[in-house]
Order: sequence, then C-alpha cells, then structure tokens
Amino acid sequence: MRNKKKVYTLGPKGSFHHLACVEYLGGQQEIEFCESFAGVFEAVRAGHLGWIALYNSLAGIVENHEAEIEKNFTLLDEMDYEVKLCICSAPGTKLKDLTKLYSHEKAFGESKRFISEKLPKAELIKCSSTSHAAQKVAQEKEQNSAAICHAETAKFYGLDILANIPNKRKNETSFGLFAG
Ligand SMILES: O=C(O)C(=O)C[C@]1(C(=O)O)C=C[C@@H](O)C=C1
Repeated sequence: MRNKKKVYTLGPKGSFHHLACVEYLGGQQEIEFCESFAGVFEAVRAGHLGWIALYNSLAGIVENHEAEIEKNFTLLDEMDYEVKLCICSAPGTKLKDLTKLYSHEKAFGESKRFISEKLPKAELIKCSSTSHAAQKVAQEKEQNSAAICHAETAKFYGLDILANIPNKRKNETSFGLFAG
C-alpha cells in the first residue's frame, strides 16, 4: 500500500473489522476506530480511507455497504477473513452460570445453534461490535455475563475463554478498503 492515509474502521480495538484490517495492512498504516458504520463513511467523506464489511458467507450482504460504496465511493481492494467466535467472561465465571450474553447481532446469528443448545435461557444484549461487547463485560465484571467475540479480542480485554463456538459451515466475512 503506497497510500499512507489513515484507515478508519469499526472499533473499538479487537473488532473483526480491526483484526481483519491489521492482517490486510500488515502494520503498515495507522488505524482509527469509529463507533458506527456511519462514522466510517463520514471519515471517508472527509478524505480518509475506510475498511468495512461487505459480505458474510452465512448472513449475506452487510447492510448494503457494497451498493453504497459502488454509488458514492471507490472500492480499492477486498479481503476475506474467517470469523471464529468464543464465549468469554471475567475470570472466575462458569459457563453454566451465564444469564447474559453481549455481542454484535450478526455474531448472535452466527452462534445461534450453540446458544440454543448450551445457553437457551440467556438474555442476548446487542452491542455495536463484538469488541464493544468484550469491553463492556471486562468493565462490568459481572459473574453472570459473557461476550461473544474472537479469542484474540478476549485476550485484549483480559477475559477468560469459556468455550469456542464451532463453525459447522464456512463463516467468512469479506472486507473492503475504500476511498472517496
Ligand atoms: O462486531 C464486530 O466485531 C464486527 O467487526 C462487525 C461484524 C459485522 O459487521 O458483520 C463483522 C464480522 C462478524 O461477522 C460480526 C460482526
């Protein structure tokens, strides 16, 4: 990548957007985090680069991002990233004690089978990203809460991994790098 502009993506640190972007850029460029997809589009309108989810192999298109980019922006490149999820909690929490699960709604969809088999009674609390969920669980330290996120993200936030959620089918999201 010759273009040294900052890249804006969905945060906070440890979101799938972030992990995929780090892999794509190989540590070559500075990454800034937005709280929403709207924030990413806004940053690109202001002259920065954006990194955003376009398509997921299980869920299909991600919020019409591809159409929006085609209409108003320029797609520069794309990369597929495998979505691997785990259940993680503040140290000391047990899987059987969980009553609340925090995550991005797509990640709940991708974990549906596991949740219905292992934690059918858990309340599902939607967050703006899987890393936002991990951040919340780490801050609140409730013994009955867990986040669904990547294992790497659990590590970032000092959470313990209680279970890995198996992927029965390929779960991959394609992310796009785009400019104004
Ligand atoms: O929640 C995150 O960590 C994200 O990066 C968002 C997002 C999405 O937009 O689909 C990315 C990949 C996963 O499929 C789940 C959620």
